[in-house]
Amino acid sequence: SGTTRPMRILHYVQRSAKCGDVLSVISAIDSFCSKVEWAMNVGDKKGEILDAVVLETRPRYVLELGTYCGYSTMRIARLLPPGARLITIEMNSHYAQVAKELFQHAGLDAQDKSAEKRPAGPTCKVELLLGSSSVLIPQLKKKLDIDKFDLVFIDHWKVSYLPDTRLLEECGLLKSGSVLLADNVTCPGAPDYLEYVRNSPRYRSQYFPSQLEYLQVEDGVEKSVFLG
Ligand SMILES: O=C(NC/C=C/[C@H]1O[C@@H](n2cnc3cncnc32)[C@H](O)[C@@H]1O)c1cc([N+](=O)[O-])cc(O)c1O
Ligand SMILES: [Mg+2]
Repeated sequence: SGTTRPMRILHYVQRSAKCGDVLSVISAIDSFCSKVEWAMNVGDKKGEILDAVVLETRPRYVLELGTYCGYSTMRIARLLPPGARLITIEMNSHYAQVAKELFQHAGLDAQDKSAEKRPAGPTCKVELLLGSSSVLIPQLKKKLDIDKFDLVFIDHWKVSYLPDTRLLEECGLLKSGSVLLADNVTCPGAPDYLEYVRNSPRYRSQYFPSQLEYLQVEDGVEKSVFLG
């Protein structure tokens, strides 16, 4: 059948979520994935932990590794103050396209050009970069004029968590106090990443137990503060 799972999510959202209402897009994805078809979004339970960490960190510069359909991108973006920048990296052009259309439906990207409707001051900018994190991370300073990230949400291939964290360190993209939040450290698991952030003197790490999105399976997220 010609459609992909991300396309089925997009079509459901376009049919049932209110235009310009990011919360209704988020809850439409959650209801589709809990009632119709599972998908690897961080989901509503772990999403509440993500929300709490974003609000506590009050980040100005956020990086997300692994956009997929953009569910967590939207969860984060809705909590950022104007002027903040959210960079999300996705290597799959189809997923990136679906995410962009979901952002438009949520009113995240579609900034009205006419002056009278333009919101006061800059709104949060979601910048979706198409490409592999290992290639793009070393280019971020030059390309985006961003020096350090205050918060990094890690949710891409689990084998890439550790190498990309090391790369972020080597590229000088973390400052003392930068927060890494990693999804799925229990299921599917990221054992080498966990071992590293829990044993390295350069991180203070904390596990937040939860459940795998839309299922009764144990999962959790790991919050690791970089100490410089
Ligand atoms: O496998 C999981 N996530 C992998 C996510 C992968 C997403 O990140 C992109 N990507 C990967 N490396 C990349 C490098 N650079 C850019 N994008 C990249 C992939 O194109 C995909 O959009 C997963 C699996 C389960 N599960 O229950 O099985 C539950 C979850 O919550 C999960 O996150
Ligand atoms: Mg995940």
